[in-house]
Amino acid sequence: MADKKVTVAANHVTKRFDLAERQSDKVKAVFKFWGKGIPNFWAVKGVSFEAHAGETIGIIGTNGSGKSTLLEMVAGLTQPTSGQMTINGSTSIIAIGAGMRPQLTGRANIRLKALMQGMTEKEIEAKMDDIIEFSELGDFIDQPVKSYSSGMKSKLGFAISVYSDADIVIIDEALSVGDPTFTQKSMERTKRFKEEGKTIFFVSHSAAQMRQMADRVIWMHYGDIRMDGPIDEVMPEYERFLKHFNRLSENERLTYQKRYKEAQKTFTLEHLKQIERNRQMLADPATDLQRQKENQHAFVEDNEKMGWFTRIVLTIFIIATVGLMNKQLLNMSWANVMAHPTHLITNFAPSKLAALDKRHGRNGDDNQRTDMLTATQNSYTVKEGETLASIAANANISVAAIMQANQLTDETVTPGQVLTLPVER
Ligand SMILES: Nc1ncnc2c1ncn2[C@@H]1O[C@H](COP(=O)(O)OP(=O)(O)OP(=O)(O)O)[C@@H](O)[C@H]1O
Repeated sequence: MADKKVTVAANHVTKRFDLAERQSDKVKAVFKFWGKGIPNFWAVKGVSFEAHAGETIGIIGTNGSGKSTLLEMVAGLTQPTSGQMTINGSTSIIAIGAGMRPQLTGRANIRLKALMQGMTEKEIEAKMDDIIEFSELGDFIDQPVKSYSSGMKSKLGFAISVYSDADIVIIDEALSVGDPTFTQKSMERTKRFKEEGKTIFFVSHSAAQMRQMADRVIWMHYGDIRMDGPIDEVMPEYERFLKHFNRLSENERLTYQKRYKEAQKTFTLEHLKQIERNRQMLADPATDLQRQKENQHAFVEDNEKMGWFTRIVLTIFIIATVGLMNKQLLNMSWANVMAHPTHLITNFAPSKLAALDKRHGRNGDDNQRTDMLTATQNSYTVKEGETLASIAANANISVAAIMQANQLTDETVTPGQVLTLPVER
């Protein structure tokens, strides 16, 4: 295969999912400079492989081992967290219901998916009848996809992909749900793709299908590639593992899974770098330098998380904005903000009232103002040159009432001081 065109090259590809329970936890984590962030889960932990034109690669592994995540990155549906996924050619993924709009009919979904794969209206019209015939859906083609069984969705997805003429075809368990005749027909068709020089990735839990389709197998195990090689070498090892695993007691199985899942949570890119360093130390020094060059960007995370520089710039920007808001709108000193941060919010109401006065053409009439102030918020910030008497007169309430509400022992007030203005009607 080494002489065939490389269609997919994965270099230390990882995929991290965050396990934040709420959206707000993600926002908080962005600004967290120290301490624990949100918990991570590395579904793919740095895999490398090459796929060639004309190759059918089976992807095997137990549930949750990362097969679909890996193939979604090949299809470009999701981006790696780090590492490089290089794709030479167009891709088409067939997974049960992948990329289908449930509320649209089968026919509308054919049109949509074909357009997304770059076909013109004319090409779609020319192929429409063949696609419908291949799908065996008959009159159901004009029913919404949400009414289809998983087997029908798989048939539709397969039919669309057969005619999309992509260079890289990904079949993710789509042949596990159809009826045996359709599955056989689809497998024959897939073999033809191979002869046409396409690259096929094939996921199936059926060992028989795998043996019929694939010449090479990648065994995914909790986010890692455990084996990658000819089917005759990998399948017996995988079956031996399954046999051993299935013989374990329920408790032993859970302990095994827990250990690997825990490693997927605590994994770091530094860890991956160390593994690669160790591998290089054992490698031939001549290829070592070349590999180091190739890998220099492989351990850098993508921009899913804000970098330190961006965080610092954003924090400065937010502080400056709050400072400006505080000076222009709230007339509060920094000392006051530090002493009473919540006043940033509570004081916003009176300043909003001034803006409202202006918008409604009011001239700051005291009675109107006091009513609005009482209706929305009772806080008032003392301005430069104001006395308790002038505030009381403006708010149309007595000095004694303000003193009582604020537990003041004398009439002294200072600029920036926040007072509660009681309601007197
Ligand atoms: N969006 C997500 N958020 C958090 N975890 C996810 C997400 N998508 C997948 N995972 C986790 O990543 C791991 C790999 O999932 P993936 O679907 O790739 O496995 P799989 O090998 O295709 O499994 P199966 O054979 O059951 O289809 C699983 O543990 C899964 O729970």
